Amino acid sequence: MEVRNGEPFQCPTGNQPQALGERAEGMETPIQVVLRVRPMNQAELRRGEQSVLHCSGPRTLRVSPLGGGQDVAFHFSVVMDGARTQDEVFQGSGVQRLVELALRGFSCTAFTFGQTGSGKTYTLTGPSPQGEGETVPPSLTGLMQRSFACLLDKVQNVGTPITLSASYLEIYNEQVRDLLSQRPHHHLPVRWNKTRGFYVEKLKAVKFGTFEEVMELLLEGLRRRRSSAHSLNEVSSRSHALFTIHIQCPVGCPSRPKEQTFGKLCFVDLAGSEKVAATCSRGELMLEASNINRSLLALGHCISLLLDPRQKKNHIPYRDSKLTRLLADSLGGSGITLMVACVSPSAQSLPETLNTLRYASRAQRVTTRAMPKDPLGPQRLGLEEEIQQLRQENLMLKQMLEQPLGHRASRRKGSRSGWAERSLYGMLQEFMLENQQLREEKHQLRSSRDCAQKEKQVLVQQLNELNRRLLCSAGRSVRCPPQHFCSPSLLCPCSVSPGHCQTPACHVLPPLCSCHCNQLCLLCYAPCAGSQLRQDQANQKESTADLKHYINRREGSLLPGYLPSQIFSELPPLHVFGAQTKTPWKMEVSSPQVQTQTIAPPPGPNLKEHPVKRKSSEWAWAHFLAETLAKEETSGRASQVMPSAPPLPQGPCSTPWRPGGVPSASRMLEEELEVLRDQIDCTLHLGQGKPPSSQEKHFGSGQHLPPC
Ligand SMILES: Nc1ncnc2c1ncn2[C@@H]1O[C@H](COP(=O)(O)OP(=O)(O)OP(=O)(O)O)[C@@H](O)[C@H]1O
Repeated sequence: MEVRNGEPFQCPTGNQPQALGERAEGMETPIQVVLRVRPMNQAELRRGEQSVLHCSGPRTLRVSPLGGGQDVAFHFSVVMDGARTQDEVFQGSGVQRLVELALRGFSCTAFTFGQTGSGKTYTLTGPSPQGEGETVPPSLTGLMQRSFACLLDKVQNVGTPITLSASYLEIYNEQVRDLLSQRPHHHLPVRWNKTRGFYVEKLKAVKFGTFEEVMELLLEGLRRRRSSAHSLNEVSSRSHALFTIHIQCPVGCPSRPKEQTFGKLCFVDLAGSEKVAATCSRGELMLEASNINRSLLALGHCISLLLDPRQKKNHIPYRDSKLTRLLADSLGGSGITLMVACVSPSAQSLPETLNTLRYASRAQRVTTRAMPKDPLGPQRLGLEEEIQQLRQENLMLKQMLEQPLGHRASRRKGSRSGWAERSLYGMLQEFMLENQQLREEKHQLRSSRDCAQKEKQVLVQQLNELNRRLLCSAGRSVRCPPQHFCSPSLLCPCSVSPGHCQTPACHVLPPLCSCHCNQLCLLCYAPCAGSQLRQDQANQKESTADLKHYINRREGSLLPGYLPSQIFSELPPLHVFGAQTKTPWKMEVSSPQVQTQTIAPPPGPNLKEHPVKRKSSEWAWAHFLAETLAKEETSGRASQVMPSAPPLPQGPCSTPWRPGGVPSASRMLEEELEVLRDQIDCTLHLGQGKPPSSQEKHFGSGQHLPPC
């Protein structure tokens, strides 16, 4: 063991301040103070000064008074003499422990203080670079660089992604300036709130992930930091500087797996106290010295008050200076603090050294209540209260909704007090419920409407198909134009009649009245060519009432008890021209007073707009055909018709018609009439709701009819 000044001396290595952060969370933890004595500098050696400080143990410093007398002993957590290297200081100061605690979410601070030129900046960052671009040799790097390396090493080993960011500020002449900002002379305000305590507004925090990145930030700030030369120090810092690393650990970190932590590691390089007379400061230097001393005095005052437990609970004047505001949490809050007191061994500096030693002695009796940093704590508390309130409200609303509707309604109708009891929120809930029910109802109605529309469409198609068959049957001999032959819509002769514009209207029935309905085509309800109605419709002034009237009139003729012959007696015999005729879709009336008439032009999209009317007309047409054919058959006119009629096709109408010889016209006619009767009967059964024949039974509702 080394012997110094006649006493055993053990070099302080490893984490000497074992107490640092090892106490339970929330327990009082004293500030750890490390004393470092720098070696004599060249100037002091030149002056032949003697050292008045002697390290008599790892934790004891003896001060030899000038002019003789008994030594005064000071005890600290660690005492390091001038022979200790930078690495030994790092290893023995307990900074590594601070790094670990910061990673666990604590707010940790290491700051150096002492008189000017005592080695504070040297301890934290090493010697000042000798020239532009020069770097500090690794062996001389200070606590900060070594702590950065240590932190990054630990972060890598943690395994979970940890967010690191750094901020760097200085307090120069009681003004806070951002050393990482492009505008370092811009002053930033110091604010306070319940969540964060004191903080610097708009202070830049730069994220980093590597040692090079954080070193870049440090050097950038050091370059901007204010320093001047005076008689005691060639590179004297004129401001207090705070370099803070913010450590954000997500949930799942090994140290605190259940919660997110926000640790902080802050390095504070205080400006040195100085006697203006000793430094020969003038002008700006003197102003700076004055501000430095004032803020250090405020710091000392706070520390003194913090020593008294009763005072500590009352009021600590942190607001006396920017420095004390920003160190409030480190001194008397929930942080963990390490102070490195730097002193010069020179006898000339002894009064200042004694001040520093007393200062440090007091500081190490100050305790903090170490707690992990949780900036969301107060917010979380508020949120928990809010959640509790919402839960209660939710319960109340559920109870209201569970009440029977009638009961609620009666309450609504009840007394005024009952109405007043209902909160606005409750009303809103009820309206929302009703709204939901109405929506559902609307949805159901809409879907049933869609179903009905689809069914209607199918029925219309079926009706069209029946019509087409009927027309095919009625005009077997007529060869449908290919483009219309397979059309699912009604093949009214009007729709295919060429040259209808030049020919008269397609009336096949005599007029029943003098109204507009008589100017409509019986089949398709299109206005007959040349009619007044057609002109009216062209002007889009015709109302649907006319159509209705017409249908009623036509349908009335088919009512039971009304003889069709009463209608048809007025009719001339009908001849349907076949493929042999030059105008295949021309319907000829053999009456002398009624000329051959071409049926009106196709009605277009209006066809589908009146399915019910169309239906009535189909039946009317069916009846008409049936009656006409029956008349022709019975009156023996068939033979008269035959000469102008084409030979009837064999088989279904889709079968191509083959012109050729007619073996027996009367036999064919009979057969054809039989087929027509069957089809008309079939159609009438379907339309009038009569039981279908065996042939029809396989046509289900909603199914398309097979082609004829
Ligand atoms: N332990 C040490 N070993 C060698 N040189 C040192 C040591 N401590 C300080 N020095 C030197 O002493 C001089 C003053 O040190 P430093 O600038 O760190 O003092 P300071 O306390 O920061 O002064 P100020 O308060 O004026 O900024 C520097 O040249 C520095 O290199």
